[in-house]
Amino acid sequence: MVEQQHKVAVIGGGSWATAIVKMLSDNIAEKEIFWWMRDADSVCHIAKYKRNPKYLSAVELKVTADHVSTQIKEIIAPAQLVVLCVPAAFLKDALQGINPEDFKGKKIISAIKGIVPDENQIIGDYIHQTFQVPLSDIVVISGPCHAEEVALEKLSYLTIASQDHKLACCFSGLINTRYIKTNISDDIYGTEYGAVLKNIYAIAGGICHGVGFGDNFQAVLISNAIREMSRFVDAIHPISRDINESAYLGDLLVTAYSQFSRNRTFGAMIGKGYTAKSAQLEMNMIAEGYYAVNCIHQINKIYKVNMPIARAVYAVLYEKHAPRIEMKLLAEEIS
Ligand SMILES: NC(=O)c1ccc[n+]([C@@H]2O[C@H](COP(=O)([O-])OP(=O)(O)OC[C@H]3O[C@@H](n4cnc5c(N)ncnc54)[C@H](O)[C@@H]3O)[C@@H](O)[C@H]2O)c1
Ligand SMILES: O=P(O)(O)OC[C@H](O)CO
Repeated sequence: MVEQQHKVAVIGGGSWATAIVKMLSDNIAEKEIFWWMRDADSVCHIAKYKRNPKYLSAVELKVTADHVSTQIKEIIAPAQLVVLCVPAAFLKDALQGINPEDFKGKKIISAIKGIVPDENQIIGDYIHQTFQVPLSDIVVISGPCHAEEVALEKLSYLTIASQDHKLACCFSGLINTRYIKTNISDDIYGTEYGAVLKNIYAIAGGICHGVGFGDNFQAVLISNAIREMSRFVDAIHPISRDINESAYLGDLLVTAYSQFSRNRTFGAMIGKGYTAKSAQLEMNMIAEGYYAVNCIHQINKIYKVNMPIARAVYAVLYEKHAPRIEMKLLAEEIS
């Protein structure tokens, strides 16, 4: 499918996009990397100093100055593979002006762990339906991996999911490094929904911590969270899968326990009394679970899966229920 010289476009200027550019450039396969971000000052800084001034700024990036741009069409045009890495809430904005013709014949890789608001679609479905990209040309990257640890070259495992096994292996061959190992999967739906849900559960864990629950309760919460995730992904895409694999349980654990977790940090701030807006402003990073819990709430009106944790997070964030009371009610419901 792909010629000798791989051309990969990365769309997004945050921590994860920066980490992905690092992985792609540390990987030994020959390739050209093109990089889009919306912030013109960051583009100039990267061109001059080879560092992203706003995210993972300690990382030196091996990128060619004229391959970094705010012009998304220019970045996408030469690439055979396009990696999407902006938070789901801003994906529509980022892809404004892009039409199905621009994506024709390209493989689209989603590194996003979120749902497109209003559409209530995971990224694979959104790209498939809006841009007519065949599902077999879509890849999902997931698994327990924080950008901050990629920056430190700490050993990490990513799951590369696609209905096209060869395509998943091809992308794996472009991204694996001494510090990045990959697992291949064909479960694009389970991988995407699992990643969306783990963000919501990390917010729940953060809220519980913020209102004063301890590690003992956190363990019970996360044990219930993996069962809730299993119920939901099985309802939405019932195939045989092992929910204990790294793409599902592993990702839930890292986000629930890591010091780097945006979603858990956001939840802890909510538990301590911040509003969602002030927590987001103070973090300067995006907690995908904030948007996702609203989308999952809408989607679950159809599936009617028993989801007490997601429901409690929705009640706190969107119905303005008091975090302490809502988490106490949740504690009565789970075991
Ligand atoms: N950071 C990680 O470790 C990590 C790991 C795996 C997956 N992801 C996923 O990668 C995606 C990107 O997250 P991230 O961690 O790079 O984000 P981030 O929080 O590091 O950065 C925020 C990004 O959002 C952009 N942004 C903020 N406000 C915006 C607005 N109003 N309009 C348009 N863009 C705006 C910023 O420019 C920046 O690129 C998310 O779906 C996330 O779940 C992140
Ligand atoms: O842990 P978070 O909330 O920062 O999310 C980042 C990644 O999804 C972890 O795999």
